[in-house]
Amino acid sequence: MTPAARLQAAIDILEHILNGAAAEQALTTWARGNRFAGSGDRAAIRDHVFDCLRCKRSFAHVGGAETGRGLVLGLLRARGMDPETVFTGQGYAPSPLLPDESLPAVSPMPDNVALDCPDWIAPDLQVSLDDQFRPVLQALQHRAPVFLRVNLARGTRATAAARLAQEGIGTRPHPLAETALEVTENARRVRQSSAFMDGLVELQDAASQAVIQALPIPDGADVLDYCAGGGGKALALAARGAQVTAHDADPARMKDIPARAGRAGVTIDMTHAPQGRFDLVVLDVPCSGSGSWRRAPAGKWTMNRAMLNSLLQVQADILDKAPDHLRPGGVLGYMTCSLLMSENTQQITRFLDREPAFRLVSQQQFTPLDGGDGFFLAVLQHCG
Ligand SMILES: C[S@@+](CC[C@H](N)C(=O)[O-])C[C@H]1O[C@@H](n2cnc3c(N)ncnc32)[C@H](O)[C@@H]1O
Repeated sequence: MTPAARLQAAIDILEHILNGAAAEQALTTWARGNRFAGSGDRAAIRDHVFDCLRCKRSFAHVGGAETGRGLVLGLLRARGMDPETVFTGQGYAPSPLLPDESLPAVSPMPDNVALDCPDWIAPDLQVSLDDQFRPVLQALQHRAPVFLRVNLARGTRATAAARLAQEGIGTRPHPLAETALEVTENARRVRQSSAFMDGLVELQDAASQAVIQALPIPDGADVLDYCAGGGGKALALAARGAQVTAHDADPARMKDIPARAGRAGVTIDMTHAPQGRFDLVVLDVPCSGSGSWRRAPAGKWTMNRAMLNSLLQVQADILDKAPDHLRPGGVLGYMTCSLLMSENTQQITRFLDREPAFRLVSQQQFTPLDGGDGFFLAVLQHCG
């Protein structure tokens, strides 16, 4: 496909997303209906679509409309490209610009538009991030780096980097976690690499790795991963030597755990109803995802106040159930990929008010300015 044809494909996919389709589903549907597109085409189209979603408000402003065409027009203008060279109508290129599309926006761009921040959540983010509000929102307008977690049960960070280098995949150690490698070259080859297929590395954000590294895990500790989902945290916990039991309110979300654990050479039990008491209960609760808007930008635009309020209730309910699964003196690790105080420190303050038998050991907020996703961790100990 030509570069212009890829942009037309992005326009079509963005239209579906703007009409309510989930981003991944819209990309998959397009790929199934256009089997001539090679993997390079699909990857480039995906990048265009996600670039436009990350910067939806500002691109729509610059492109003159919140439509697939408007967003791609905004993308080109934001990159300093002349849209006339793409919107030619030749071959599979987008049709030529209409007169009202040819004129760049002249109205001033309000602050939240320039930062691609939804208005309803901006005050919450301002209070939560304080003087980091602007740089964090600006960081969220860009692609996230690709990070790998080295499975220390299989090898060291240096051996993993050397193995990946043999397959043309460049990496460098990342300071957020001692297991973290940032991919600097040929990220798209990772899933086909022998280092990945042999379980020496897993794809995992660096801040996700950092929060697992920060948890106190005595040798052979019994750990319940209460919101295990696809098992990213469960695998990292098992690699640290924990005996991990995975649970999720939606067990179907755990379907990939056995294969991932097999590849990593670890065992993870799965349960619908956790029995007994654990040394550590990890609560990687459902959240706004505001810390991972670089990776999942559609969430930035679909979240609303009512959804956030209902998530706050789910988080409080999960926190309240967790002590039932903890042995006396055990530890709770509460975590979110959120930047909002309401989901983070405020949840912990309220939990401690309700549960005086717990004390706060530590809490830590990561933002994309640290390199990885925005993440929050609170470590709480039961006072026995
Ligand atoms: C942030 S995701 C977990 C991601 C996962 N830990 C990982 O590292 O890949 C949150 C998970 O919580 C689950 N969940 C939602 N409500 C829950 C509840 N009340 N109890 C337990 N799990 C719940 C969701 O199904 C979802 O899989």
